Amino acid sequence: MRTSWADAVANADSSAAVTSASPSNVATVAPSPSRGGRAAYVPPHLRSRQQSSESSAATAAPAISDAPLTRQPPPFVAPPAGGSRWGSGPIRDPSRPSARGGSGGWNTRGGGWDRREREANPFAKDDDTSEAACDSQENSGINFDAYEDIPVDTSGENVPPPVNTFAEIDLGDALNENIRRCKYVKPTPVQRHAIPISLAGRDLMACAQTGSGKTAAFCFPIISAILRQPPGQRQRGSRTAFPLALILSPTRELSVQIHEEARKFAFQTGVRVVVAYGGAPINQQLRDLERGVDILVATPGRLVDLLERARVSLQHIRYLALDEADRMLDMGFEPQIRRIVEQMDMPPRGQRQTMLFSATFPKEIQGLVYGLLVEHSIDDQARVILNHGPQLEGTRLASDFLYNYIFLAVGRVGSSTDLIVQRVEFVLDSDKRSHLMDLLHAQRDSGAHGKQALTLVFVETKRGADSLEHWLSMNGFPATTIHGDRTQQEREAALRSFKSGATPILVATDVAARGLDIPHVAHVVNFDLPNDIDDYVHRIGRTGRAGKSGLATAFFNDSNASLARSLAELMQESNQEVPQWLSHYAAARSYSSGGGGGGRNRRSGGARFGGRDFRRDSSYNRGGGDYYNGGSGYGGGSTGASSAGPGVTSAWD
Ligand SMILES: Nc1ncnc2c1ncn2[C@@H]1O[C@H](COP(=O)(O)OP(=O)(O)OP(=O)(O)O)[C@@H](O)[C@H]1O
Repeated sequence: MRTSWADAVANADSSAAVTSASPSNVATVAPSPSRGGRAAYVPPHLRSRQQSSESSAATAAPAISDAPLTRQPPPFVAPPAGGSRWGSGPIRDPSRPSARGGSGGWNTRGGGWDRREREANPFAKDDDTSEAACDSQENSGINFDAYEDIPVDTSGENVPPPVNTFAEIDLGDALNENIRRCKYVKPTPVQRHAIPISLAGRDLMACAQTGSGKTAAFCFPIISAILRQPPGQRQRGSRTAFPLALILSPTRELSVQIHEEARKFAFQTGVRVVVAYGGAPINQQLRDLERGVDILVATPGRLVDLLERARVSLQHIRYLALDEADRMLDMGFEPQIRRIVEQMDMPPRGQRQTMLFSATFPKEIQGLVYGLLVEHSIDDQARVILNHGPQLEGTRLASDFLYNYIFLAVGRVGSSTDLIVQRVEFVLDSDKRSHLMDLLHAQRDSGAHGKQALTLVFVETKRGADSLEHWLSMNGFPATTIHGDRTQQEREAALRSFKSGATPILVATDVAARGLDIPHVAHVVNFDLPNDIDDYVHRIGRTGRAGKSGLATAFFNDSNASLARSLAELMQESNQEVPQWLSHYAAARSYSSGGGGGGRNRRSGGARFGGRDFRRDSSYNRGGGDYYNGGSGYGGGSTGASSAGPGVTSAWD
């Protein structure tokens, strides 16, 4: 019988032992030669000496790629009897430096936890609140096999093979225990592929559908790699923090969420995770940084501020992850990202490991800009020669940040998950409010005990959000808003109130479109459709997550005509019913744009899966062999979607 990872979640407790690696399976921390061409790594305990003695850095701790992976499945280990639900106290991994220190999870890692500090239990909140609420719904509407049939495409040199279970990957006992606490029994498809790639030390550009577990896919290898390094001494007296890993995300709320997740994954490992984001008091963040940091999760604006104040140095960054990478590299953020990655003190590509993740990856962002002459060589891949005028200089290129990377696509790039039922209704602007009201009434009537299911309503403007929220509240539907004009405190309070169900309707601008993992969002309403199909994909992805089903309704009218074709195509490929009137709009659009599908929302032009790694394009590989044909891909068409976007929207951080 085939089971999916979502299926397995329900049986997490009974299968817990599968994820527990025995001591014999734990990675040996054996320094081995560092990756070719990469600068010597400075272990944390030598960092303070680095300035005075560069040569001392030569005794390199293993990079991710250097640490051996054991591949035998661990023997069955009975779950601990009695004790707390989450197991029994700190997990000691004999191979881990933290355990060698004899202090359980509290070690003397350079950035890590101090013995005198108590690490708050990041799972406590789950026990108190959401779990009880979840349990009743956990098994309803789950499409167990949803992720099993998704085609996976990889390209690049020597792609490490995927794994089927967490037990096959040697992440270490402490991390495995946290995976069990999270009730993750089976890796999701993106995790199956991305984790071994990252553990092998390779740079990665990964695209996988919304809600499919990308956060863990980049967090697990980072934590595991840090755990393989020897402990360091805190740099006493230094007010500058030297994180080993940096995770950048485009919004404050998403950074907070990644921090919360990463803290769970790193619980009692000694790896310390700190978050820094705008809108919140910087002093608390400075104090947190001063206590030490291994993994820094940040929004770009606040990070630049910290770098300018010399309170953070990127000198020791070995692992860089960009979540929502296409958004991070589009016109709004790109200058800040370039500054952080290329113009500060971060080691260059090739000397750090870089991972880019998103559910959408327009080719422009991947690296191919139409009209450019792109040249490729194995040693210095993705070198772009700008020969079409100064207006193209500074073009954003994901591949600028990557070294000999592997491209991974789970499902077609930019596709939405079939778990979301998508409806499009023709609604004039003047009728939108009453139409929304009808939907909410119907939803309330059919909901359990007349309760309102969590509904996320996307609108175009901040003012529109406030006004709709006011109108809904006046009409008996408790609502709140999240947008860029609200204070950070208000934004966080709104999110909490929505999650708890106190205000089961959240009216939002695009600030809530990406990444947020809010359990039990039953319905996403695109009251105003976005201009860009990729934004639509992210917005509807707030429902139908982690194997659960969801509903997305869009109000469409003439003003959305430019989206018609891409929307119809997206719906078709996610096996949705496309209304005939929408097909007509789409056809008219194709006709008026000369059959090409029109503008920046033009999609693939045929094959559902294929041609997704821009390096495979003939213009990229012109005149040379196809270096990137090693994958198990679905050859064919190309993904023409573009979300370069109109620039900065004020909703973003
Ligand atoms: N292996 C797993 N087993 C069960 N649940 C998982 C697993 N991995 C992740 N999840 C859960 O799936 C949900 C979605 O994960 P996550 O937020 O990382 O998705 P994502 O792919 O980053 O989505 P988005 O593209 O919207 O950012 C989370 O609640 C997470 O805890």
